[in-house]
Amino acid sequence: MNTKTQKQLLTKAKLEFHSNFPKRHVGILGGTFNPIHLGHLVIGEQVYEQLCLDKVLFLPDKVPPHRGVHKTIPEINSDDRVNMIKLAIRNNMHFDLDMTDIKRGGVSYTYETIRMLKELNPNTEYYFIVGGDMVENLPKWSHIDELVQMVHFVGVCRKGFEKKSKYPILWVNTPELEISSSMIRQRVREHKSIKYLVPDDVAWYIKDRGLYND
Ligand SMILES: Nc1ncnc2c1ncn2[C@@H]1O[C@H](COP(=O)(O)OP(=O)(O)OP(=O)(O)O)[C@@H](O)[C@H]1O
Ligand SMILES: O=C(O)c1ccc[n+]([C@@H]2O[C@H](COP(=O)([O-])O)[C@@H](O)[C@H]2O)c1
Repeated sequence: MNTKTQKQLLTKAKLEFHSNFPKRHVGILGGTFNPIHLGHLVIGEQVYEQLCLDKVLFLPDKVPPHRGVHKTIPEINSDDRVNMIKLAIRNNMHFDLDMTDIKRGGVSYTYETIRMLKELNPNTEYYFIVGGDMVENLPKWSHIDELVQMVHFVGVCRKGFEKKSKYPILWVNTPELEISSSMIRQRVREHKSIKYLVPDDVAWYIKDRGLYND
């Protein structure tokens, strides 16, 4: 038997094996999380509940695709971003951390990530959550026409951005919180309070590590 036939038989066996189990429905919130804030946590929880998902994964990117290496790397390393996510989600059973992008390294193209995740978990339907600002940006994403066939995109409103796209988006209404990571970084730089904008543990971590104090 040649290698191609062997591979085809293996794939068929895998699919038959997995089709005996009910599908899992898993949300993914990808981001730079520099730092994670209440806006991220609220949309994760709301999408989990409204779409009756099994889990929501927080997926920190290594190098965000459209921001450029030089703008992000000097700001904060991945370890700190990941530690803050761990602190923020540890009391929520619906949430998990996914290290696929960090482990793969390089620019975190979602098409590559989803391909890897689907290969590992063929029985899982993925719901990729994006804020309104990101929905507007979707036409520029790598392999977007293939990607929309592989995941369900879930859009959550963000102030100043329209609820429309040429791609199929599952819109979920969540309380609109005008919080962003850039706003948190700015407030820390200006020695202003970030209490109630990030979880307490994250605020302590930022203070303890002296993050964002240029
Ligand atoms: N307050 C918010 N409301 C809705 N969506 C949000 C909010 N904050 C972030 N998101 C979405 O979460 C995802 C990850 O965001 P990211 O980690 O880049 O945070 P950010 O607050 O947008 O960061 P920055 O201010 O540095 O650009 C993106 O899809 C983004 O649109
Ligand atoms: O794949 C792409 O081309 C692409 C372009 C822009 C953003 N993304 C993903 O969208 C998520 C949010 O991006 P960002 O820049 O807000 O951190 C993150 O998981 C990125 O990897 C992906």
